[in-house]
Amino acid sequence: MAPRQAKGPKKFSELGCVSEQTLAVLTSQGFLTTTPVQEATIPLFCGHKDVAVDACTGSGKTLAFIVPVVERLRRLEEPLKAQQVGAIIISPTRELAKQIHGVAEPFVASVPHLTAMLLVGGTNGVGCCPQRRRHQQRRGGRGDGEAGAVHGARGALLCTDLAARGLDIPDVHWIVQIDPPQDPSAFVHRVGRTARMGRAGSALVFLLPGEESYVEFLRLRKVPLSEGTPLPPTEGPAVAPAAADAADADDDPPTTAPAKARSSNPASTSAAAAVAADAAACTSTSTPDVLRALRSAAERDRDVMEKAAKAFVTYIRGYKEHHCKFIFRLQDLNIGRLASGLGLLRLPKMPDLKRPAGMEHFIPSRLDPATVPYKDKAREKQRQQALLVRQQEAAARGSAGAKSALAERRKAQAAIDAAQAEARLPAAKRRKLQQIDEDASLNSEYSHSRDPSPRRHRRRTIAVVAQQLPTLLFFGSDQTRGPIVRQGVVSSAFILGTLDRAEGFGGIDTKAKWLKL
Ligand SMILES: Nc1ncnc2c1ncn2[C@@H]1O[C@H](COP(=O)(O)OP(=O)(O)OP(=O)(O)O)[C@@H](O)[C@H]1O
Repeated sequence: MAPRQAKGPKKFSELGCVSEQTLAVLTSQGFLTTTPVQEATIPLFCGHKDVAVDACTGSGKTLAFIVPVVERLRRLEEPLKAQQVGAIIISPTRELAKQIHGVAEPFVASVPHLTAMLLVGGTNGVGCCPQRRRHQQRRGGRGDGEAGAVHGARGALLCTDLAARGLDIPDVHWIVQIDPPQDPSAFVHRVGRTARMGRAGSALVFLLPGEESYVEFLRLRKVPLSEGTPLPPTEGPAVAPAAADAADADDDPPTTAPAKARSSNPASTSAAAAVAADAAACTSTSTPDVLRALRSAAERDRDVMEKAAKAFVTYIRGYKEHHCKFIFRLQDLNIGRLASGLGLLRLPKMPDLKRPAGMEHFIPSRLDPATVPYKDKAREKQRQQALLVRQQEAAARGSAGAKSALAERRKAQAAIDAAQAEARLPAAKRRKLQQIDEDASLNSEYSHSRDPSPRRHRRRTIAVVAQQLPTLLFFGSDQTRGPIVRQGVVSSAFILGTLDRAEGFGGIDTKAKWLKL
């Protein structure tokens, strides 16, 4: 692997195998000296050796293979024929393929008759292949989409493990992992989106009570974490956020494990000091407001209601499929709080949830979910028509079917009547009824927030971290990538809703001001 450099970094021109044309492109891109991995591998690749590279995140592996690929194609004795493919670069995600394509393009363009094509398919199948120049299918490129979202002075990007590997987003200061990844090896890759190319960066992971042994698990895998103490010790979280400062990739032996992740107390950094200072001033009173708003949004729009249910289901499935099942045990997860945190009206029926824990924390909505309309009128009309067709089909299938359809209609009508009756009440009385209902739910849900419990502190902490730090990547549960968590910047409401894994950090206690939307 890449040897440590005694005499400082070598220039690309000193490698002896990089052409003037490639050197010109490197110079135009500001790449003058090699990184250790480039110095070690480019001459081997250029010398037609097979090389397998295992190096730190952010250590410059992309150029380590692009430069020799281009050099070898440049030196072909006979130019490629039309349609002939010179090289194929395969990447695990389309986002990474786009990025590699963007890096490769100027180098490929410096070779006569050669072009780089980006091929993407499905959600994950991707390829980037330099081939003889012809009609191009080029799409996208570096700097668009999610990367563009964090170019500003402040920004937060909510992402899944699609962004965990390979993506090189400039100047990410903090990685906040709302959930530990399903696959523990992704932990290192997520953290590796910061502290790139010798820069400093920090990472924070939130664990629920009962998940503490994950810290020891990672330590055994040579990923040392330290328990953060951003809050005064007497009130500190039982399971404080584990944090690691990542810095100076080149100082460490190249490895996929974050040998660069040093055990450090985040309170000693200036950001963490600010966290500690602000934590005391930060109140958590907005959490019930957020939950109320989420529940109310789900009651008014079927689309929101369905998204919340889908997020819940995928979250449970994801949790169940965690690779470290002995640490992340579904039977210990507080399902009631999770359901409340996502604003669900009812708990979806799932075979995995035979005896869900914490159901005292979830009070179902009084509204019948069947009556919740889509806000989009055309969609609602379509739904009503489909309902009608189903009822007619049931009726045609016989009296048994007709009876159940009738029962269904009656039930739906009763719910509509109840809702209409409530609507006819004087507005003040109606509001009062709703208030009583919601308060009962929220009081039960968040009664703990009145005492200085660990959860409350963690909630405060993440809020303050979010407010203090310029650029963040939030990694949510991989499985929650469905409708609510998406690649890219999302609305604050959805961030709040999604992050509200109530047991652990119950709603980020912040307004949208820290988000660059
Ligand atoms: N020789 C160099 N000089 C200066 N910057 C460089 C050099 N090589 C690469 N970089 C920059 O370093 C950053 C990280 O490079 P790259 O994305 O190739 O890292 P990586 O090792 O592939 O990371 P990961 O393991 O996360 O995929 C990029 O912004 C890239 O432009």
